[in-house]
Amino acid sequence: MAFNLIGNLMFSRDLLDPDSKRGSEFLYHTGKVMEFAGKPNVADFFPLLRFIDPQGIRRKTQFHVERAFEIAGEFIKERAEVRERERSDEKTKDYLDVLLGFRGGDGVDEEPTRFSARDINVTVFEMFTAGTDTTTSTLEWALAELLHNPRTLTKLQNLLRTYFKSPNQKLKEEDLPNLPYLSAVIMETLRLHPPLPFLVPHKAMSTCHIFDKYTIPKETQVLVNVWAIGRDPATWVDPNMFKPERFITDPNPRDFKGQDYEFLPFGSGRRMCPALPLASRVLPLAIGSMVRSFDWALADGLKGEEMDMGEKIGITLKKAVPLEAIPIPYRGD
Ligand code: HEM
Repeated sequence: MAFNLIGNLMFSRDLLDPDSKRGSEFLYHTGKVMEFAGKPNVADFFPLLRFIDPQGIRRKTQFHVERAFEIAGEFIKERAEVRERERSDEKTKDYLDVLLGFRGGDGVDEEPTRFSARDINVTVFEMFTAGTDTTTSTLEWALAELLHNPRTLTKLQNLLRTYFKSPNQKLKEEDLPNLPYLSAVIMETLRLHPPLPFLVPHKAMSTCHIFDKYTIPKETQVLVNVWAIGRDPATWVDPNMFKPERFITDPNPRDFKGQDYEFLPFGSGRRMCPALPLASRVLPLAIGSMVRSFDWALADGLKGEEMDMGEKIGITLKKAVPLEAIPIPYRGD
């Protein structure tokens, strides 16, 4: 779902379509890049080893990046040709059209500049790698937490099923402000399971001092442990429990927009996730639709409360034992 969502945002097409061999190859290679990016690399600790690349991580990553670039390059070239043929500069439809149609410079003193093919390719690739695993792992954790906490699941299902007058009515973006508990479920999921538990590595541009207590020298690589911040008992009551209510009943509920430093699943500041507005709509729409239209059971008759909720660290924080849930269509009372 996440991959097709980004495919539509970028290229206006379902890349995971049985007719699109290139789409599934692209998914495979971007997935491999994410896999290698999450592997511990001794060369990060001993920079002298970078050149030797003892585990072959750089070489393998480069291989998959180049294959993914080749495929994305074909999509981009095809679109550029269509635009050229149809002279469709004004018809801005999707992200790729915006990138292809971009003209920098002021057009008076400066020559108009365009993004190079490589720049567009890198941007496209980054959107897919940054947006796929983060979204799927959050959806997996949200459903797992709901199954693990059946009373919360029932509460959410009852709210959603009574909200709509007709079962044919679809959950839409404009419904979300009327369903704060649904958004609270997503927030609580991101508090406990931020998909990027250390954000992405940052580097101090200059030496800085924090609370006169710590000095971060220039060029230091900084990892922010938002996983631990989200479970800090000094901030959160019952920090390890899944309680979406805290985002409703708390007189000053924290938000994930980057201003509340106790809750930073999307980061903060100028490098924070640019897709927060997208993710904060897509995640509740997906989970809301799934739990409204289906009841859920676990494979092998396992009870939700007995589910293994262990985590596995990689570039994203995944469930150690992948969730195997069986949807049972809900036909009304
Ligand atoms: C559950 C959903 C998501 C979460 C929790 C999330 C979280 C994050 C975080 C923590 C960062 C790094 C911020 C920092 O270090 O300060 C980031 C960066 C980024 N995210 Fe997301 N993300 C999500 C979904 C998406 C989606 C769907 C897309 C694309 C469609 C996306 C595109 C990006 C990009 C391009 C960056 C890099 C920005 C930069 O380097 O300046 N993210 N995201």
